[in-house]
Amino acid sequence: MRASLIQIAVDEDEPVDSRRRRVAALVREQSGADLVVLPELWTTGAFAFEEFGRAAEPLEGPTYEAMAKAASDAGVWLHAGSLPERDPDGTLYNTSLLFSPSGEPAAAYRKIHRFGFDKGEAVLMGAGRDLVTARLPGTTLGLATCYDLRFPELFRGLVDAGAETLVIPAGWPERRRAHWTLLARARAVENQAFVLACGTAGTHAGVPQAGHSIVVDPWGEVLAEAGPGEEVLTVDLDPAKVGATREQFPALKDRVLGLEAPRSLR
Ligand SMILES: NC(=O)CCC(=O)C(=O)O
Repeated sequence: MRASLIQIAVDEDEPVDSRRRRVAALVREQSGADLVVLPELWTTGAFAFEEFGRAAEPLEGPTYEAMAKAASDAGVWLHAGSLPERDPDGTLYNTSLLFSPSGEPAAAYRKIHRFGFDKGEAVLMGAGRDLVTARLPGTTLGLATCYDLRFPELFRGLVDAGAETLVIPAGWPERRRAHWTLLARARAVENQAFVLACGTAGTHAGVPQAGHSIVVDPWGEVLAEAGPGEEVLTVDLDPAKVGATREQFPALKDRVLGLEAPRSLR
């Protein structure tokens, strides 16, 4: 399986429409890949909080249309990263989209853990509630977004639902790049799964982005890592490695569920 992660530079001097056209062209250039992955909130930038409301779209808005067409033109599975979605009830969500090679919608995932504590995304957007997996030829994807990477229980839930390849679009800042690399490898090792983590480059809202998109195998080895700038990171994966790793080192079978709380807390 050939995967291409497009690490887009998200700078605020590029209008959203131009970036959308530019990204669609980049996706078309990946014809021959099986799966193409884009980052989180690449129309606005993950830290451009003031833009979320202005740029929010209905699920089947301009980004959906452009990405569905780009997927079918290229003939690839396209994880189109995420966009600020406006639900018909007015709530905003950070929503990821997956398209099949014929441009049909295959999955939509609303980010569960919103970043910002008491500001930014955490107060501007609603929280998703549903785990999302999607079956592709040869592997099952588990979808998560950026800050979700810090919450291992979400990934365990995805693995329990059959995920073998964890796809994580992100807009991760340079300031916490060490966490990004460490957590991507940790999620791969503990879940014995591939991790495809696609970040952004550039600077928006004064926040320099880390870049360094990364692909990790089920043993925790880094198969490929991007640099800091805009880049297409292409890697060939053997999906059978997930089953082989889980069979040869069956740690997932040794999980102990339903542990008791410490006595002092009861
Ligand atoms: N967009 C995000 O979710 C940012 C997450 C982040 O900066 C962090 O977890 O650190």
